[in-house]
Amino acid sequence: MIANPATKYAPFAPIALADRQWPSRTITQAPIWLSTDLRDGNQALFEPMNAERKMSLFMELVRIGFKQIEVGFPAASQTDFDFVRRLIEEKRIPDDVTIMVMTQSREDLIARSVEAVQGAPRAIVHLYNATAPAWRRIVFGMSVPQVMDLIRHHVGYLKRLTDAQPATQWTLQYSPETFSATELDVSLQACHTAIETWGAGPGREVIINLPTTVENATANVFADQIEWMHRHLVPRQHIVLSVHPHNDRGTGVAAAEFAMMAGADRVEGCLFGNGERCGNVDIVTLALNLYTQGVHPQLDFSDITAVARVAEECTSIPVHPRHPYAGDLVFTAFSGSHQDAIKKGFAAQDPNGLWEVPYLPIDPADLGRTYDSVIRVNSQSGKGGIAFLLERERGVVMPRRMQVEFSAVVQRQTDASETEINGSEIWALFQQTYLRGTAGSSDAIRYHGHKLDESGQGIELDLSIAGQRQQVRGHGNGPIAATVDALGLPLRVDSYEERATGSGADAQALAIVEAALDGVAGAGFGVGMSHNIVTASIQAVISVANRLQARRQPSHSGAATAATADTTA
Ligand SMILES: CC(=O)SCCNC(=O)CCNC(=O)[C@H](O)C(C)(C)COP(=O)(O)OP(=O)(O)OC[C@H]1O[C@@H](n2cnc3c(N)ncnc32)[C@H](O)[C@@H]1OP(=O)(O)O
Ligand SMILES: CC(C)C(=O)C(=O)O
Ligand SMILES: [Mg+2]
Repeated sequence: MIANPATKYAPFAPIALADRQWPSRTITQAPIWLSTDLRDGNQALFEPMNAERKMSLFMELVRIGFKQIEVGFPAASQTDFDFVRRLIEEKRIPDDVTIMVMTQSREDLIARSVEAVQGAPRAIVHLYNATAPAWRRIVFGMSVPQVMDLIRHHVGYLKRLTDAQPATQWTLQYSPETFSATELDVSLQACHTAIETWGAGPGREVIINLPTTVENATANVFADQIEWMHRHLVPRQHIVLSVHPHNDRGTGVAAAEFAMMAGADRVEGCLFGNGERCGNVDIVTLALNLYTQGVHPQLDFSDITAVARVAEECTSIPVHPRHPYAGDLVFTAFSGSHQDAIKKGFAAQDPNGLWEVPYLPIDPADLGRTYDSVIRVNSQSGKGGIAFLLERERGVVMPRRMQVEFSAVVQRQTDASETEINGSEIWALFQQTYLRGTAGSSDAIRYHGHKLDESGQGIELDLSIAGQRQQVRGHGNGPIAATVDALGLPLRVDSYEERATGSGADAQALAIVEAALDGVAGAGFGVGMSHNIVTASIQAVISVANRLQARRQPSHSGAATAATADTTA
């Protein structure tokens, strides 16, 4: 980089449009979309699409709902020419879809393009020439009047050819290539030359397509340019005003949206922003931006993943994992406060109300995405995401204070491993932490079985205490109190919750006990899980007793890691 870029790069001059209207407008309907995936997208690939890929993408574009599709540059390659012929001869173009072909302003290329679309009921011929000062001087070596002559001559030539084939309904699309870098009066003159030569009027519309061939200014400047053209183009009512943004500054979507606010009727772009250099404007993002404002885009992205896979197969360009709406990670929250808010948002969302789940600008279900990957947990995650995964995948609903306790356990694990932890791993950690007593464990107290007396107030527990199997008895107004009594520990139970997890034959009772132990700072939680409610409660008390004792005796090797066997008496 150089010390003073001002010696090498000039800023773009603002447009003198003091009474601009577009900033206070909103977009209330979908534009006419044109997909240029098979032309601008295709010409930007390492390996342009073969006939088979072109056909597969064409069919997908039709399925999505595009009514105008630029199918190629038939004068440039035999593949494109043959593809256009195949579309027409095999009658692949639905009645409500119009194909477009592109050509330079050269007679031989125009003639070949018209030949390519012969027999189509409708066709748009897209004629272009660059108009900006650098291109006039460097590429064409033409003055402004010579550029106008070039346009007049070639639009006239196209008109004569197409007038001779009245069976096809012909539309001219004229693009002053490099429009955004062209003086506005020159662009207007170029467009008016094309419009007048074509003879635009009632029943004979012209599409005027204004590109940021290379995006060169902030999006508001493009909007000013479009509003200026929108006001000056004549006869405006017979002109479809189209825009063709590229994304060199990363603001192609903003440029297209501002342009719609400024008067554009039509937008050209590609799926997922494929196209020359940094891409054409991304039609998926534009369409779904509209959708999230309550405006139907008239394009079907209800299975966005399938669309992405077709685009990837046809272009060999992957969709970025953070691509708006479509990327693999866009419905995934890693950070704790986001996970917490999303969890609360899903719980609070009225199925028939306005969408307001925090951090999710769109309902993933509207795009055929599921909530499965919404929450992921790593060292940046908090209790919300962990609780969400345990609840969704295991039916375990933790009380809030337990969420705080268990998230610290998960945090230690993710800090140590420096990786994400998935739902199964969280469940394994939960079992290891709370559901104690599996064979081989060296927990201080292990449960083997119990007997209740007839009143239900007395209990006999079959336990291993410090490795010694023994029977202990206790009394209380229920199994929890009786178990505490039988253990003979200074244990105070602060809360108890029980709920069913699973259903039918799989249903298990999950008991959660919060308790404190004299001499141990703070309370802790214990969990029991069993088909038998009493067993689950006893296990939960033993679980919390073991966990609290382990805190008091950190040197006791097994106390913090064991689990209980589920043998009911
Ligand atoms: C911004 C865009 O995306 S525009 C579309 C760009 N897409 C493509 O170019 C893909 C297909 N193109 C091709 O296959 C070839 O360029 C062809 C077949 C069209 C033309 O090939 P060639 O005749 O070999 O010309 P070449 O590719 O070198 O193009 C440059 C020539 O075209 C002229 N030219 C460029 N654009 C235009 C235009 N729109 N109208 C008339 N002439 C043009 C240039 O001035 C230059 O002329 P010169 O040779 O007299 O100096
Ligand atoms: C509209 C055509 C000429 C184009 O692809 C561009 O200018 O980017
Ligand atoms: Mg382009």
